[in-house]
Amino acid sequence: MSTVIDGLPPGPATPMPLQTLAMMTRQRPYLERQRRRHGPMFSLRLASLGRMVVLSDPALIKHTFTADAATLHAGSRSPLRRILGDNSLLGIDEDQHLQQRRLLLPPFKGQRMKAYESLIEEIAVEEIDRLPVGVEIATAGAMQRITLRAILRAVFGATGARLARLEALLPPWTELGQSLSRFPVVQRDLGRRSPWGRFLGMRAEIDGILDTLIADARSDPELGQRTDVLALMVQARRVDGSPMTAPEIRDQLVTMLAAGHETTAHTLSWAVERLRRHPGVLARLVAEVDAGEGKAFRDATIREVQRMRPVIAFAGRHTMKPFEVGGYRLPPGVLIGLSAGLTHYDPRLFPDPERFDPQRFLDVVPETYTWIPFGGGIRRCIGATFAHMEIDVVLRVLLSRVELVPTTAPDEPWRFRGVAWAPAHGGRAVLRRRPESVTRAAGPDVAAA
Ligand code: HEM
Repeated sequence: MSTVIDGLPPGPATPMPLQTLAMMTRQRPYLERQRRRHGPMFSLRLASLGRMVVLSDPALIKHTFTADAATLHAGSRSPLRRILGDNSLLGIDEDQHLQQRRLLLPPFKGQRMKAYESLIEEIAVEEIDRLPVGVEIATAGAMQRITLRAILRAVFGATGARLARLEALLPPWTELGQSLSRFPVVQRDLGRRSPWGRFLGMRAEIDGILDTLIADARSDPELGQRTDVLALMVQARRVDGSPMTAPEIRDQLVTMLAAGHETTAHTLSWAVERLRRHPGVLARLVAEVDAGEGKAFRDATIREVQRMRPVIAFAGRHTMKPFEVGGYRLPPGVLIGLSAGLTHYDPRLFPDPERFDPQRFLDVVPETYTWIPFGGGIRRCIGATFAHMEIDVVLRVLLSRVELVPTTAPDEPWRFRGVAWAPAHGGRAVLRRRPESVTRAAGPDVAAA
């Protein structure tokens, strides 16, 4: 009979400040070293997060992702709750989480994605056609603008002056929120000039605009025909028949923006960074785009980019009750970090993991508990299908309209940008405009947009 040990698995013996410093400055090699030393489950002690148990084994990951929602929380201890609002999907658990998640799932189902594709294509064409050619640029800015506008139009249903105002307000608001989420002590309203006061003032203005969008949707005679997520939220009903309240809709909208904007943009910048360094993959992708039919290789490439460069390092769960995993009974109050970075680089799961090889995902559905860039279980990213569709459309537009000049430059290092990991130099690229004949041949939709 196997015994269960009460407590935490072993980890580095170095003092907490040194562990914290290592995680801040050289996280990936540090985690790899701990895995080599301690195996796929080890403990860290970190200044802001306390005790953290890192997992990178598919069986342990499955056990944790499928655990009872009352034993492991993902929301209630999250610093994002105060930033995004009391109803935010990222800040709630158990019944409240399930109820909100059920209301939000329908707009993100696979069959709805067609409705968003042409909108995203239009946004991508506009932005990509504006990029300078023949000089080295960071593509990150364009990717951020595309993914922001995509969410504001497809999810918020914003257009015209409201779209423009939200585009101006939301990036500085999320940036300030990211900084404030790390320092709870400054989360005090000391007037309009204080950081928290400024944050609340901006949120009040954002809420004002969202309220007008919600009110307009409620009185829109064409509401039933609309495809934006806000319109679907306005029509959603709980089991008791009651609609979502305006504060709930507002909190979920800003949550989707915070969760879906930079994550998708950074993944696109990583795609540029990877493709320029792998001309064989790039040529095969361009040939597929030019053929104008099929996208199996593009799908595989996106998955391989997300395997090698998962922008969210950990899916987090907090133990609310004792939780047994991997032969240990963890006490309440421990953070479990399910590590995409370590799991995706395990050579037993992905042979030759340092090799960028989309072939490994060609016509293969990734394993639920070995490929985890979107987390898993009942907290798995609600926008995963949307994000994949968006990355796919933007890549198709990019490769059909410009040539991505390959490079022999070293890989861009990883840089943490508030919520997610981005290429340190912004996915630098030299572009050349492609002849119009090719652009047209790549698909009638692209040429028409
Ligand atoms: C490449 C892009 C994206 C990545 C890598 C990503 C990754 C993640 C991850 C790792 C989680 C946590 C899952 C867990 O704890 O198990 C998550 C949750 C979430 N994501 Fe995404 N995400 C992306 C895009 C999006 C988009 C486009 C949206 C919405 C439009 C979105 C909305 C959400 C929401 C609402 C949650 C919370 C789900 C819950 O707690 O039930 N994400 N995402």
